[in-house]
Amino acid sequence: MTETVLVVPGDGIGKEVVPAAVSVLDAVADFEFVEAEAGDHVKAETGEALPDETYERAAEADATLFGAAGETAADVILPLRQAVGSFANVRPARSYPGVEALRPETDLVFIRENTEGVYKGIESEIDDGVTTLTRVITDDASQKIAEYGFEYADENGYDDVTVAHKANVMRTTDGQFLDSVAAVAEAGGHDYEEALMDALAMHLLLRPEEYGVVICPNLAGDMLSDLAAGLVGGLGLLPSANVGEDNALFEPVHGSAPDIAGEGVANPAATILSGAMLLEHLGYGEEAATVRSAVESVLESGPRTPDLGGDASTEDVTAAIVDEL
Ligand SMILES: NC(=O)c1ccc[n+]([C@@H]2O[C@H](COP(=O)([O-])OP(=O)(O)OC[C@H]3O[C@@H](n4cnc5c(N)ncnc54)[C@H](O)[C@@H]3O)[C@@H](O)[C@H]2O)c1
Ligand SMILES: CC(C)[C@H](C(=O)O)[C@@H](O)C(=O)O
Repeated sequence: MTETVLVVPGDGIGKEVVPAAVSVLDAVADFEFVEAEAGDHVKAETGEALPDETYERAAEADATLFGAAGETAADVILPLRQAVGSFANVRPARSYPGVEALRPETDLVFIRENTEGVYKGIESEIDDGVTTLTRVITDDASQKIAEYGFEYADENGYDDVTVAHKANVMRTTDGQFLDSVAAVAEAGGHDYEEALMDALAMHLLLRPEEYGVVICPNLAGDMLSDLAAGLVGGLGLLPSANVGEDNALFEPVHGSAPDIAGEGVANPAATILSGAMLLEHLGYGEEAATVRSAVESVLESGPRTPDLGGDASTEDVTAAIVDEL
């Protein structure tokens, strides 16, 4: 069977790193790639950043590989995550031999709730200069992310599970989150620790080696995973999977990087590693491992893009990775 992979490069460096990842995927698997549009450039032409056709294709594809959008990112990626029915955003952040890192001992995986919290979009201006935002936390979504997080830790050999929260302030919503996680942990006999997310940010910065899987409400997962990118060498290294029941979307954690877009020097590693997660999701475990080890080998030996201190182009790095396969 030939799986259909929808490819949405988007804006900025998305247009550079997605073709890089497609060429790597093409070297190890026989997918049918279908390309679709989204992002700032589409909005400029049509008034809509995410065409219905792209949304529907993502819902129907076996998997989607997304690059990045610019100013319209929230109008593009949030609906696309919905299109694939994603409830979990999996964001591994690990250091690599040969890559200079603030914390070379980092091996973290953020399991970010992907449907609610402040991302429900319930915001209003209730009076002149007075605005509100409704944060939605439900037992169902919280139990689901907890189940996924504990299972992920078990299956991937992580002993430490931490649950990020700020229930000292958001007593009702994060109180619910903690209660839901506790119910799942009790039913499954899982150990974990709770951590206030502000202090957790500091502990991750100082002692990442004491942590493994971090289960997070939506916004906390967004922020902590970017912080972790800073520990391991930058956003060019962090892949992610938006996992649903039977569909999924894969994307680098980074954005469209307008400061380097068009120069051909974006680090393709995050998107290629997202491609490895896609392979794994579609049942190509061996090919995923091959891609990961090719990326690791090139990160160690070079060539490297400027964000990692090198002077190679996106194409040079991609060609070196394809050569390694
Ligand atoms: N999922 C998405 O589509 C997404 C995510 C985050 C930000 N954005 C959008 O991207 C735009 C820029 O946002 P930002 O600057 O805050 O974040 P960004 O991730 O685009 O860039 C942050 C910094 O990291 C660098 N960087 C990011 N990816 C890199 C790569 N692969 N190789 C080398 N360097 C890389 C950039 O050059 C920049 O200095 C905004 O319009 C924002 O809305 C989109
Ligand atoms: C662009 C934005 C909607 C998105 C998010 O908040 O999820 C981004 O920051 C990310 O991390 O993928």
